Amino acid sequence: MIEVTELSKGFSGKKAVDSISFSVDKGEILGFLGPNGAGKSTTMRMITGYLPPDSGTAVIDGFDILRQPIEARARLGYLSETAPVYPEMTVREFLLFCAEVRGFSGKNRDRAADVAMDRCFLASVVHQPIHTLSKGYRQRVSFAQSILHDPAYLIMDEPTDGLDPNQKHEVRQMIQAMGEAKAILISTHILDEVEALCPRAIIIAEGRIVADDSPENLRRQDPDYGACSLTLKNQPPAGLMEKLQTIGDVRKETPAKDTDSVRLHIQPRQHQPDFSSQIEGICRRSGADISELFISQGRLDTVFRMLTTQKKAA
Ligand SMILES: Nc1ncnc2c1ncn2[C@@H]1O[C@H](COP(=O)(O)OP(=O)(O)OP(=O)(O)O)[C@@H](O)[C@H]1O
Repeated sequence: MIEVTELSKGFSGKKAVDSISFSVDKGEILGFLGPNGAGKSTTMRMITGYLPPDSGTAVIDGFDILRQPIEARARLGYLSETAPVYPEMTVREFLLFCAEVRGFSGKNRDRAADVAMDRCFLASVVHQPIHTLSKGYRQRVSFAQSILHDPAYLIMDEPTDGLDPNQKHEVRQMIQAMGEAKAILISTHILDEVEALCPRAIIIAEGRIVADDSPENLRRQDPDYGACSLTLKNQPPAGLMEKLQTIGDVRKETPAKDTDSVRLHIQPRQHQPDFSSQIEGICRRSGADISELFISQGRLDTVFRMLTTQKKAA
């Protein structure tokens, strides 16, 4: 388990990370979200031992990153925001070098590099200098470097940043496959990525945690969650609006030009699992002709905006 307890860091008197605590278990992919400058990279750099915290601890599999750095780092893989150094080396040379730094030698060193290249689909560029690679392939090299020693814990800072949609898909598949056995902390700005990869997400703003929940539960915080968008083919029959008002707050939306259709927004007063069938029933009995009915599942981007633009949590 990665256990982060009250980690704090300030720069020039301004708190970048303010008493953050959370844990990540093996088999878990935890999304780490926040706007630019929220403190994600600073937190990750403290967990991986690249930046000393002002206070607080990060413990990896029982080993404190500051007091037992060798044991802790042996269990950690870190994919940082920055591209691999030594751009003149070929992919293989670079990974062999990194494996050596990790303490591998001889056949074990070769094997570690080969397995990592294989897992990151680098076969076609093994002998190519890193500076000649596309951004997507450079990212895969960074990925390979972070898993050379098959760490049980992976910290990944924006692993799909700048990749094209196909590359993003491939990297996500790699992360998903590894997430079955490892504990993975992954920072990203891409909310779709969180929905696709992370059963749990932490949102930080101004260095503090403002949410820690599943994407599904986070979406429920959207004020529109559970609301119904209803399109009728014609003007509502007499009495329909009043009947709909008994089960929710009804708002008529501006109709599209050149059409008779009417769009209604119905907000339930409390959560109603059978809301859509209630609305269908009322419309049927009133003789209204439905062309579209949609129940909002809430949007993570709305909740993200709500949580990260509010004033700093008390
Ligand atoms: N070495 C540093 N010296 C001074 N200030 C720093 C340093 N590193 C980070 N900061 C500041 O700390 C705050 C948090 O930065 P951090 O890079 O952790 O944010 P982030 O959430 O990773 O942002 P992004 O999504 O843009 O990468 C920012 O205000 C940043 O300017």
